[in-house]
Amino acid sequence: MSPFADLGAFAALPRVAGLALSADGRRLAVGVQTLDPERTKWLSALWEVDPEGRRAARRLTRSAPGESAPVWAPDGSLLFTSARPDPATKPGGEDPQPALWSLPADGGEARQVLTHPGGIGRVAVAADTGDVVVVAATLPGVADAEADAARRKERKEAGVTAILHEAYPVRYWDADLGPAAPHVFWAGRLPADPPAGAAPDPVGLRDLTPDAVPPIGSGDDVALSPDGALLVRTEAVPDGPAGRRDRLVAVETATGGTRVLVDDPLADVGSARFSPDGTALVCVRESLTTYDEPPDYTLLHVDVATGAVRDLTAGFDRWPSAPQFGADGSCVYFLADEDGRHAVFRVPVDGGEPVRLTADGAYSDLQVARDGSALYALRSAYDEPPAPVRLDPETPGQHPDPLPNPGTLPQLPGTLHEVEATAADGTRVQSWLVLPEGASADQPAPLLLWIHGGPLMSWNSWSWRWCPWVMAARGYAVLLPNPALSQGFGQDFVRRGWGEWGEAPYTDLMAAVDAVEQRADVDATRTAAMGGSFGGYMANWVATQTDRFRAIVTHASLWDLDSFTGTTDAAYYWEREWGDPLLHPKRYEQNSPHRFADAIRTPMLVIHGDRDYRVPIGEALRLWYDLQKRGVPSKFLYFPDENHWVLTPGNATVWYETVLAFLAEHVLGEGWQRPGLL
Ligand SMILES: CC(=O)N[C@@H](C)C(=O)N[C@@H](C)C(=O)N[C@@H](C)C(=O)O
Repeated sequence: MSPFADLGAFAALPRVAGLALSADGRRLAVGVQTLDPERTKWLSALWEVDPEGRRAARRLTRSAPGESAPVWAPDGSLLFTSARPDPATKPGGEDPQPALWSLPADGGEARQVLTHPGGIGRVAVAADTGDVVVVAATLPGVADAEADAARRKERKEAGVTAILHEAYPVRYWDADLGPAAPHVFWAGRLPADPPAGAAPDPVGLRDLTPDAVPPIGSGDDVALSPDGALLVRTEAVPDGPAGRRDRLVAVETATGGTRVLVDDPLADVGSARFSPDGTALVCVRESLTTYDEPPDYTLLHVDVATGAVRDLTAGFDRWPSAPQFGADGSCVYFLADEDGRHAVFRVPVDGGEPVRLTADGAYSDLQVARDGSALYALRSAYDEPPAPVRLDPETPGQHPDPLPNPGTLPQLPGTLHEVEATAADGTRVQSWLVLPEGASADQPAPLLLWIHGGPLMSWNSWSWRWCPWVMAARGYAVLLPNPALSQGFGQDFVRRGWGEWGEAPYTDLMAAVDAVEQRADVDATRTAAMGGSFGGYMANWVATQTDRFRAIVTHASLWDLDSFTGTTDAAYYWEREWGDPLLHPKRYEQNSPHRFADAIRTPMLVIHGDRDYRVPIGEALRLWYDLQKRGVPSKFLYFPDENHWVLTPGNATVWYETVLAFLAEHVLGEGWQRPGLL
């Protein structure tokens, strides 16, 4: 049986995430998530993949809490973080926090090298010297790690969990901000393994960001120069009342001396990476949105000594991300959405147009070999989960070489097609269409419209959370359209939907559905619409505008745009587009689904997690209440401890079971089957 037809087998498929190339280019470390023995968590272990593709992938680490964030030191040792217990110390009462571990270049056991009471977050290593900086959450006003641990103990023993805020924001994603803030610590050169019987040298930590305070922590977007002399980090600064924007700050690691490197009052600046000789940086500039204009992204080349800035991608009508220099510093590689793909591009530093290197698929975790011979990345597509590949650094439009894959490429229960429709204004709307095995004119498949989130994103890659093949295994066709506001189709395509979510984004989706409903292998009488987050907003909007679908599933959705904007974790991000609700109520009134609740006739499944601070639970509570009050047939799948996404195997399984049962009832006309564990 296909693993997509059996949710237990689906949850057990290994998932590849994260890639790191060693300094000598001879070893790749890959993260692989698998189910723990109790099947209650996905655990990440590190595997080694041969960049030449000759040796089979082999597992490097094994522990109950798992390992993540691999980064190679120049001496060939592999650093990673893990909350595994340290065999060298007596077990204490507290659960261990993630610590920094080092696996020697020539094998053997990993040893713990660094701990902090707030846990070790991001780790950066200087490419030439091997100096290390780490990010760790630190309480305000404490002098060192011991004082930090003592203050944590004091708060715990006094039963104090309260946080006093003096600035916006107060939450991020699923975490409360404060009282600890992320600080960046200098660890320097890590000591070598001690001889048998000797205690390892302790690693001292020096705070490079002693002034970081909540909620304006220094975050974990950091880069270390190849000689370890300069740290560049992204810093959030106030931008108007209750607003924030990001700028780049440089810190001399020897003295802690700090200077602002790139500060643009009209943009967020981040994702900085050093050139191989350390004299320049490349970073991403995202213009702050306004009532009239969506964001635009460009790559900046920054002279480290003078702070002089040059635009590398002016006139490029796509949104570059994740830049890094080529091996000799003469070009920059980056990723960008284009036409339902997430491609690798290359742009010369001294001027010239970006060239797209990859024909198809979606890439992440790009790694540049230091001798310039190759690029490595994880590649996925709607019909292939992420897997490691090798690319030629220069060839445009290539199909990369697959490398040994510690994950799987299971047989799919159907086929993937690229389709398009034409909107009323003549604009092309690109979509992916998954067809189940056996769909034909004699046996047309019921259709699910899936609406992506963001909204400034696109359907372009494999998804374990929203996996259309689970639906295809039950006979559904799944349509994944990229309507107005999707990225990768040019700035004008985003502008078409800016501030008018209920207009072109909605009508583009309906045009895409109209077009596939013309197909003989699709059953236009048995259809449903589903979406998460912005996709959930749109599912709610669809419910208020049309009765053409038999069912609607709305996950982590926006229902009342005014209440959402005031309670989400980054209100300023949305208010720039919508305007102040008191001064500019128009967009809220015209586009908020809650104002049209009386029009809803379609049965709805509402799904939400209580730890969702991106779209707070109040949206779902109000939507559910409004549906119940109006007698709309509806169900509410509530997750008390999931965030914006459903991330534990048990809850992810009942998510799919409940969605499938709801669709079976309303789309296939079968009786309601309550999932066994609910
Ligand atoms: C700061 C912010 O709100 N950023 C947006 C990209 C965002 O998180 N939008 C959500 C409403 C959303 O639609 N998220 C989708 C992509 C998801 O699946 O998380």
